[in-house]
Amino acid sequence: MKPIDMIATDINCEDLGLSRLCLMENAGKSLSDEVAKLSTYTFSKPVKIAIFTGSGGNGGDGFVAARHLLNRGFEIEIFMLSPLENIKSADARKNIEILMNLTPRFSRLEINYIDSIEDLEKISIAKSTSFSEHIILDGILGTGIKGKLKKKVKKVIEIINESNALKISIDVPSGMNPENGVIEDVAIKPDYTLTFHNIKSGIKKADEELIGGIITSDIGIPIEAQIFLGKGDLLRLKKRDSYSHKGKNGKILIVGGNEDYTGAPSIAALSSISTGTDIVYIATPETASLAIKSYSPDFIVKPLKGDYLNPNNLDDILTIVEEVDAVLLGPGSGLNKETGTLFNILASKIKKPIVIDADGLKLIDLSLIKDREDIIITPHLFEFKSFFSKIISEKSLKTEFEDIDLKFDNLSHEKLMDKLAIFQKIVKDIKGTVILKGKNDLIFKGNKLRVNKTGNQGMTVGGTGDSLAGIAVSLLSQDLSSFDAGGLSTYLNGRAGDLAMEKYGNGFRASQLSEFLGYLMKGN
Ligand SMILES: NC(=O)C1=CN([C@@H]2O[C@H](COP(=O)(O)OP(=O)(O)OC[C@H]3O[C@@H](n4cnc5c(N)ncnc54)[C@H](O)[C@@H]3O)[C@@H](O)[C@H]2O)[C@@H](O)CC1
Ligand SMILES: [K+]
Repeated sequence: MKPIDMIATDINCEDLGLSRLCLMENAGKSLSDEVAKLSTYTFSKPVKIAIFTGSGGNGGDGFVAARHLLNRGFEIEIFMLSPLENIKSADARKNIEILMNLTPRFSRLEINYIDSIEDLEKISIAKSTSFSEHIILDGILGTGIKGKLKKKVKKVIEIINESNALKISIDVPSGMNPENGVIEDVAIKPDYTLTFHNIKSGIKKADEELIGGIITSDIGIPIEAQIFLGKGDLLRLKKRDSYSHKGKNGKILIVGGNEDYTGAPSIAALSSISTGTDIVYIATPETASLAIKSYSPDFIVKPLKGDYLNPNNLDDILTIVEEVDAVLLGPGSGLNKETGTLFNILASKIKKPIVIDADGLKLIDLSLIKDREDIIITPHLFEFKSFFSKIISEKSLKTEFEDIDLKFDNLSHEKLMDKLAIFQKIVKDIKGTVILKGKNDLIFKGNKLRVNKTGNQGMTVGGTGDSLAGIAVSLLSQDLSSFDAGGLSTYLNGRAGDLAMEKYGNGFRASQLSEFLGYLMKGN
């Protein structure tokens, strides 16, 4: 599991009502169980445990473990590398405050703060000759490590590494990149790494001698927290460089519209810009262009010859494709045969990430896009069936597929898995991401699945699908993978719908979703 998946899952637990404080308690408790076991296994008598803690949640796990280990009769010495006021994790702060409240101290607990490198003298444990009869718990840095190690942290890691104590790293050896297992400077060299929920990808990749034995502990995170999209998935968005200039954070092109449909590309464009892309181009027939331009001064509209999109527009469109990072094909294009010819040429010529929506889905030949990972298609059930029905040859699957619906809520586990398996058999024929829109949106890519539960019945109003496609292409232009962009776009679109519902009831319009999207992008 990548650290970002773990962090997103933790935050998504909150959407289910499971607090991070509770997860930290579970982590610290399972840590104390494992430490107690390892202690019995390694030493013949009770030993002292030194816990080194940083400013994040990793240290918080250490504080919780300290409380449980005290109850098991261990003598605990905590070495905080960050003072209380600099502890960033609110849950970690709560847990060290509990320990600090234990005065006068009946338990065998000592809390030290290492302010400067000179203070390292305090680490008596590091000098002790009976060092081998200690356990060191490393709660300095976990999945939140960023950049180069601070001087003091580096020195402490070096001191710990020199010791003969039994060293146990919490979640990740401090100093190691939890994503790729690389150690840029120094890292704790533990005898054991005790990781939570799932092994982090960096630990899988790192040499065994750098991580010691791996113990994975369950901390009560339900599988649904990993599958359901939530606020945590917003962390997948790249941080913006404050020196970045116009266009650096995404440029997109929407190819759509015709003389009758001007709303669909406009709504898609509004939602694109509201979810962070810098520049939105819309290539549309000239008969639609004026209406689209008048929707917003934020769009760059390229009028194309004709009342509907056709192959003569190809060169003009490809010129704009050169400029952008991702393309949306389909909203409001209509089903003219010549539009279909154009879309099929575009689908094979454009080598940048593409979202295919609405009429685009009806016009584009599946074989042209099936081997591309960077494609998102966004069908509702009816479109899904007509898009994929051509490729099903197995007779029994064909019958099951024809009858399938999107009612999932009250199914037993077995029936749910059987139903999902039918969808999965079908979508695995394309390498890109499929967003199957419904009460619960299903996002598939190969064997991977996410489920989005945001949104409401008010979203049956025309244009909400265009908004979703606009968000998806915007996120693709900001470097998200098709699977991450697909998932997050359903979450954002549905949440915007929920906020619109709160404000306007069933009477909200799809063009109003953009009003809420910017607010959600702030992490609300
Ligand atoms: N729900 C959760 O999020 C849970 C998290 N858990 C623990 O929390 C950890 C993640 O917590 P955090 O996100 O707070 O991350 P960390 O505990 O890794 O700490 C990050 C903090 O360390 C400091 N820091 C970052 N890079 C540094 C560097 N190079 N040199 C010196 N200081 C640096 C920063 O102040 C940053 O805020 C996990 O590894 C796990 O141990 C567990 O409690 C289980 C539940
Ligand atoms: K650690």
